[in-house]
Formats: sequence, structure tokens, C-alpha cells
Amino acid sequence: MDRIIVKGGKPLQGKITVSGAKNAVLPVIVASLLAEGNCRIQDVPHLADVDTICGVLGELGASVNRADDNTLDLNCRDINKCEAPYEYVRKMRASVLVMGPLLGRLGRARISMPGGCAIGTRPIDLHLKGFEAMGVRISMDHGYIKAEAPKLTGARIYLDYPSVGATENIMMAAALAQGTTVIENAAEEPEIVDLANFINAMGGKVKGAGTNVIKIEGVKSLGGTVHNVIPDRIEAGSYLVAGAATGGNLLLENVIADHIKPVIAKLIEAGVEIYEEGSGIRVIAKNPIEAVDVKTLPYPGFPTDMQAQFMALMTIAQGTSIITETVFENRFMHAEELRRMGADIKIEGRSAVVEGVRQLNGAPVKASDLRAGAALIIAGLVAEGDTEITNVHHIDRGYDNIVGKLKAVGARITRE
Ligand SMILES: CC(=O)N[C@H]1[C@@H](OP(=O)(O)OP(=O)(O)OC[C@H]2O[C@@H](n3ccc(=O)[nH]c3=O)[C@H](O)[C@@H]2O)O[C@H](CO)[C@@H](O)[C@@H]1O
Ligand SMILES: C=C(OP(=O)(O)O)C(=O)O
Repeated sequence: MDRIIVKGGKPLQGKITVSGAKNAVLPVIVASLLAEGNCRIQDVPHLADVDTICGVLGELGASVNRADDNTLDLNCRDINKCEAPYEYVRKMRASVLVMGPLLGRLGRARISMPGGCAIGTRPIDLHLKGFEAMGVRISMDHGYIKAEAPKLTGARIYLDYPSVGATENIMMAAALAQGTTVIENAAEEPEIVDLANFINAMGGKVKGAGTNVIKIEGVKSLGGTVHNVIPDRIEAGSYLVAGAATGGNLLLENVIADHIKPVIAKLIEAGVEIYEEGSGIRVIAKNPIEAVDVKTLPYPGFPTDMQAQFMALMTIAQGTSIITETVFENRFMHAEELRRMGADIKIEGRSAVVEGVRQLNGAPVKASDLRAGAALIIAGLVAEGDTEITNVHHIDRGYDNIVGKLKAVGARITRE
């Protein structure tokens, strides 16, 4: 099993180019199932999750080819299966997103029921309620969800919570449904906008993405297109925090500053200097970090996917920080590992009380999920001595070449 070893104490200096966004590329790849022509996706990051979703599309009968290092060519004209098997859904929950496009294209889908994961129970009831409103019959069958839509029709759907996945899944089914679908209380994440742009470039009619009301007029068929994936705002945020924690001077390239406003605002509040430079952002940290409170919320609030990394930063801040997680019910497993490195963190229900300490100490730790892994790397970069991180397959799901990128800006980090 691979391990990442970090020797702390070196400020990060230099330039990092941010890759295409995991949470945008996954639904975009899935949405190519809607098209009868060729889709070319550019700025595709090298991630285990991308390999997994490509595996699912291959199972369905799609042709999937890497045209070059960052470009995927997908042709889904001849898809002939409608099942996302357990072995894929188990690895990556986003596999359930094939349900919407399969209902649109074939009128049926059979998806292994996703279980909970290290950050919460993560039900998909809102996806299913939305499909039912569109005329889909849902039944359970030996651990699989069976969905059948003799006729997929547009509907007015109010989401009890602005779920990213439910908004995407319903939007994709609606793109090929008969009539108009309106999603109210929709998620507003930039990745939703990227998906809507992709569907529209294929000939779809989606309006309002990026607001909480999205209107989708169904069309008879969709064709191929070329699409560039947006930069990964969470990868960018993770490196900004790493730069800040180490007292470094880092320039991040390929960033949309607007997408990470809440992270930038919190870093500035913590005393970090942030400058926009062309299409990049520079982070400079000279002074000690000040403790700030953070509460995760759906976009445009502070992203839950940055909570663990920010907690790592707060462990060495001056003062007490209260970090409140409202999106997932169990996303504090990294706190225990950070404590092993000398952090002072108490969990009280949905909040973590972080008392800043002078110094973290390297220790053997375990990544419980993707962002927990990133948080432990950040903690390792500032700790005294060696930090050895195991379960790094979680990190591979969502960070393109994290060891290489950090090494290039001076980090003492290796993978064994
Ligand atoms: C591949 C991808 O894009 N993943 C992101 C997506 O996950 P994902 O799409 O799974 O996240 P959701 O927005 O759906 O989930 C948010 C909350 O809603 C709950 N919920 C969701 C659906 C549902 O049917 N019922 C229900 O109760 C979830 O359990 C969770 O507590 O958005 C999350 C929230 O920004 C991010 O952390 C993930 O990185
Ligand atoms: C929780 C995340 O992803 P997923 O929804 O794919 O598990 C994440 O990216 O932090």
C-alpha cells in the first residue's frame, strides 16, 4: 500500500497550475451519455475518479479514448446497457449520476445502491423523488435501484435541500424529457453551470444554472461537442491553504477567483495576503495565522470540501477557531488524526473547537477521505519531523499529481 511521507518546515515558494475540476469533469463525462455524436472533453485531470467513471461508461457500451494527456474522446451512440454495477458505485458515489442520462436516452437504469461513506450516510432520495415526479417508476432489487420511464416528462421539482448531485441528475434526465422541467431550490455550484454549458453546447436548452431556479426544456436528441472543464476550485483552495500554513509565497495559475471567494475571504480574515495576478492568485503569508470561525454551506457559502484543509490551518493559528459543518453529518474524522500530530481539537456536535498550538509534530496518520488526506498533507508540511500518511488512494481520487506539484514548489514530500 502506498504512503506519502512529508518532512515539514519548508515554506512553499513558486508556481502551481491547477487542474480541471473533479466535480465538474465527472458529471460532464456522464452527460456525454446523452449525445449521439462525439464529445471531446479537454482539461481532464488525471484522477482515479476519472478512470472509474470512464470504466462505467465503457461497461455501458460507450467508446472512451484518451486523445492526448488531458483530452478525452467519448462516443455514446451505441450504448446498449443500462447498469452501473456495485464494483464502480462502491468506489465512487458519483457513479449514480449515470441514472439521469440513461433514463433520458434509454428510458431505464439499474444502479447499485450507494452506501454511506466516511463523511456521512449520503442518501439519494432527492434524486429519486425528482425522477418520480418525471414519471419514473422506482423499485429496489437485490441492492440495486431499478428505474423505468416508459415516458419521461418534464415536471416542477422542489428540492428539499440544494443537492449538487440531485440537481445534476435531474437536469440530465430533463434534457431529453418531453416538455419543460423546473428545478426549484437547485444547487448553484460552478460545476452545475459547467454541466449546463456542456448540455447546451450539445444542443440542449437549460436556463438559470448558477441560480436556485433552473429551467430545462427537453429536446428530441443531443449531438456531440468540444468542452473545456473549469479549473478545480477545491484543488486551488487546498494549495492556497498550504501556501498560507507554511508561510510561503505561491502563485496559483488557472484559477477562477470568483469560485473561491469564501475561501479567499477567510484567508484574508486570518491575516494572509491574497492578490489576483492575471488568471492566477498569489498567496503570501508572513505573519502568524489568526484564528477565524468557519461554517460550511452550499455554494456560494464556504465549501464543505475545504473544511478539513482549513481545520489543518487553524490548528497552528493564534487563538480559538470554531468550525461548523452543516453539509455532511460526519465530516470530522480528520480531527482525530490531526490530534495525533499534536493539534488541540474538541468535537461538539456539528462543531469543532480548534485551539491553536505553537507546533505540530510529524506522526503516522491515516487519510479517512479525500479532503482529510489533503488536510494531513498540509499539517505534515508545517509539522516538525516526518508525517507518514496511509490510505492515500483517497487522495488519488481527487488530486492530480499532488506530490509532484508540491515538490516543485519546495515541499519535502515523497511517495513510497
Ligand atoms: C462528485 C461531486 O460533485 N461531489 C460533491 C457533491 O456531492 P453530492 O452531490 O453527493 O452532495 P449533495 O449536495 O447531494 O449532498 C449534500 C447533503 O445533502 C444530502 N442529500 C443529498 C442528496 C439526497 O438525495 N439526499 C440528501 O439527503 C447529503 O447526504 C448531504 O448531507 O457536492 C458535495 C457538497 O458540496 C461535495 O462535498 C462533493 O464533493
Ligand atoms: C466528497 C467529495 O467527493 P465525492 O462526492 O466524490 O465523494 C469531495 O470531493 O470532497
